[in-house]
Amino acid sequence: MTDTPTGVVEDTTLQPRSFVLASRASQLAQIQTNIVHDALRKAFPSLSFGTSFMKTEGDKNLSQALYLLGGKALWTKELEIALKEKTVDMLVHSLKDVPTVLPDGCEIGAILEREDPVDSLIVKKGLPYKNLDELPDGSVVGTSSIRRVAQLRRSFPKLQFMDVRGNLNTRLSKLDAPDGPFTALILAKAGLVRLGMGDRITTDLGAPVLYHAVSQGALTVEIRSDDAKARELCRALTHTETQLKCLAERALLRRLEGGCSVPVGVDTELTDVERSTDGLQGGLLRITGCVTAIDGSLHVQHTLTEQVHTTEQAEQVGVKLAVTLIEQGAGKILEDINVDREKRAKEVNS
Ligand SMILES: NCc1[nH]cc(CCC(=O)O)c1CC(=O)O
Repeated sequence: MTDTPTGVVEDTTLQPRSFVLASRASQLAQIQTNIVHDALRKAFPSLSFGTSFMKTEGDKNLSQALYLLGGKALWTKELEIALKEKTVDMLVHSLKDVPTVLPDGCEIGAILEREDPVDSLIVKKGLPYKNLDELPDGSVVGTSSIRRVAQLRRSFPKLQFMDVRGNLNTRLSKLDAPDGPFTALILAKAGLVRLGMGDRITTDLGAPVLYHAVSQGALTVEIRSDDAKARELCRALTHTETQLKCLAERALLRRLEGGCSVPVGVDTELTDVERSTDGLQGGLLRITGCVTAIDGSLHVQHTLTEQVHTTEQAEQVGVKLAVTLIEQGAGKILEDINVDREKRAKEVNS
């Protein structure tokens, strides 16, 4: 690798080869893939890149509650098959949709700079409410995330929460339908902003009102573990600060979960950042994690602050936080959810 005076990173060892970036076919996924495509073309102007978009199982099954569908691999499995078969070379995902354990032969190549990771409240068009506490008792808030429902039930016991599925445009038209049930939706800010719909946001719901999902707001590129060239290209895309925060969050979730969507929230900061000519050398990682019972009756929360220099150290902080949360009762909350999930899945399938 040599750095040219213009800052363009060229790798002269690369064979002429075209790299195909792939993702789901939703509008958001396509926009996200184009963000990565543009970044790669800018960093490697002499290489050739293409894109490919696929419908996944998760896009097709819009009726069943998300957390009953058997885990997040739903969004990534078919894409990973194409990756392994070398039909495509790089998968672009929202990192929060990527399971914490990747299949053999696949790995995270890059984690890009995070958008604002918070969730946002979107109030139905024409209604005057500016915040959750202004919503009348009994108002129906749409979200398909048990993390959001569990946390918000604690502070807003008089609101009702209802599943809402489909891509962002579909969800917003369900919200605005004159005879529809919803007063408001809660969505990740990053997705709305990337879609150019940030003007629909009524207000942001950050910590301590609502702790966001692990890795929310960050894009990732998944590659084949044996593809050294793709790994080399990915290095130019990684934002180290985001990577340290998100890997700590993912290590926390990996230690806590059995694989399915769980009511785990986080809020992470990296301060006192140390830089050298090689880039970021570390900083002070402050990570808060919480686990909440679905009915809001229990909530376990803890914060760790530690100096980190490497991704391994960041992951160790995430694991340590998970262990502390489990000691404080998070294990029991997650166990109860798994029992309930199995029971409900049996009911749905019978
Ligand atoms: N659960 C689906 C999902 N996966 C990624 C995003 C967009 C935000 C991101 O990139 O983290 C969303 C939408 C949402 O949760 O509102």
